[in-house]
Amino acid sequence: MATQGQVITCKAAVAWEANKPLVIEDVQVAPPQAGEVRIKILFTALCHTDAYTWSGKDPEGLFPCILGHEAAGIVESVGEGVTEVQPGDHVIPCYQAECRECKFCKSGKTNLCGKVRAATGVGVMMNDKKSRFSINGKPIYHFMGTSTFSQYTVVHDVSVAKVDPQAPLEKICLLGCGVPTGLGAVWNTAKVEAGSIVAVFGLGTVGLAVAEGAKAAGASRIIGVDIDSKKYDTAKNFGVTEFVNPKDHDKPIQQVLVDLTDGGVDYSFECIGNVSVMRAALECCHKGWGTSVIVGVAASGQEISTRPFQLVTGRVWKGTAFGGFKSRSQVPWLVDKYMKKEIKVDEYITHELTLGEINKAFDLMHEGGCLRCVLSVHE
Ligand SMILES: NC(=O)c1ccc[n+]([C@@H]2O[C@H](COP(=O)([O-])OP(=O)(O)OC[C@H]3O[C@@H](n4cnc5c(N)ncnc54)[C@H](O)[C@@H]3O)[C@@H](O)[C@H]2O)c1
Ligand SMILES: N[C@@H](CCC(=O)N[C@@H](CSCO)C(=O)NCC(=O)O)C(=O)O
Ligand SMILES: [Zn+2]
Ligand SMILES: [Zn+2]
Repeated sequence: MATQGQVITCKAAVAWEANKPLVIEDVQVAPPQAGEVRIKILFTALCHTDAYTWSGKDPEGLFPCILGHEAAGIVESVGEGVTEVQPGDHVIPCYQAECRECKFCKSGKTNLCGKVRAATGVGVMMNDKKSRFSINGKPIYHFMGTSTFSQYTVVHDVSVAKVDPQAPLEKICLLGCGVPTGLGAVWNTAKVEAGSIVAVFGLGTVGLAVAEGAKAAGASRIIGVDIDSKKYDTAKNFGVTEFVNPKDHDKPIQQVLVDLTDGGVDYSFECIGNVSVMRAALECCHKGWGTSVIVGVAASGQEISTRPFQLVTGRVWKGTAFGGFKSRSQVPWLVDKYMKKEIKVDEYITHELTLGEINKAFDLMHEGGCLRCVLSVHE
């Protein structure tokens, strides 16, 4: 291939500073080194975690950087020693790696992988602790090991899921983050049983995927909690059976839910990133067994609290990253499930724009009507 081994100059959306509009720049993308893969990104969606880091509230946020972590593309070239993917393969970059060799991967207890996390947390590649992105010689940091707001990106080979080439990349890009996170929070982290009563706090993409997962698990009641009542109509299509708006009640929301459910829910999920809501989500759980899963990402400096008595009396507090899915192994399985129409994906896409319109896409995220906005990266 003509570009193999060469520096590629392409368009990317660069976050020069926190909260300043992204700028479409000509970026130089170096060839992949050993154990690395260069991917032509075709489609990327925006996730609220991109907005979180861009806001400057992420303690790992570094600028200038190229954000983006929910995408799909085609392998352009691979570095030395890469055996599991080759040019032309259709792939989803995964911010949660899976090396299958580290202490975490071998434990069988977690989907977190330790192989490249130290490098991805500081915006560089493992090999030489440097970035593969630059603009006229000035390095631009990677983000979450993915940096998908670019026409080409370089990722570690342990962070690439090879998927069915028949699957539409403009849809399955969503399987890089939000939808698996919600489904997996229910299936892998909480392990919701049939007949359970579930509460979902926050009915954005992640919360709706929790509802979808809970419905598939056979939950008897799925109570959606959101401060935006317009969310209810959409939420019904994802399995939410009842809706509660905290603004309609004088009592704390945890008390409202305890009263509605004869003592509390079996499982709750916080899909917002608000530490007060995390407390409410724990405290609306049933004494003796109720489990609350934190999915939302809270800003630097924020801390959770509750009376320890809540845990002494049997409630369990958990958290989940990427829904507990092992990325390289299970993202292809999720793609297959989508192809068999066993999980929704298209239904979460409310807007489609181009990479050049990325700032408009970020604006849309803050409007109630937007779930996922997919950007066509090469238009
Ligand atoms: N743990 C993970 O691996 C992981 C993966 C993806 C996303 N996330 C995080 O999950 C969260 C949700 O992501 P999303 O894309 O669905 O976001 P979103 O903004 O689309 O959805 C959040 C919803 O919460 C509602 N809300 C806000 N404040 C509320 C309150 N006080 N009470 C009730 N509802 C409230 C909003 O109206 C909105 O509907 C974000 O924090 C994101 O960073 C975590
Ligand atoms: N740098 C952030 C980390 C935020 C965070 O928890 N990220 C999630 C994924 S959010 C996807 O939208 C995650 O996977 N965490 C585990 C990990 O990063 O290894 C902060 O410090 O707040
Ligand atoms: Zn995300
Ligand atoms: Zn590992």
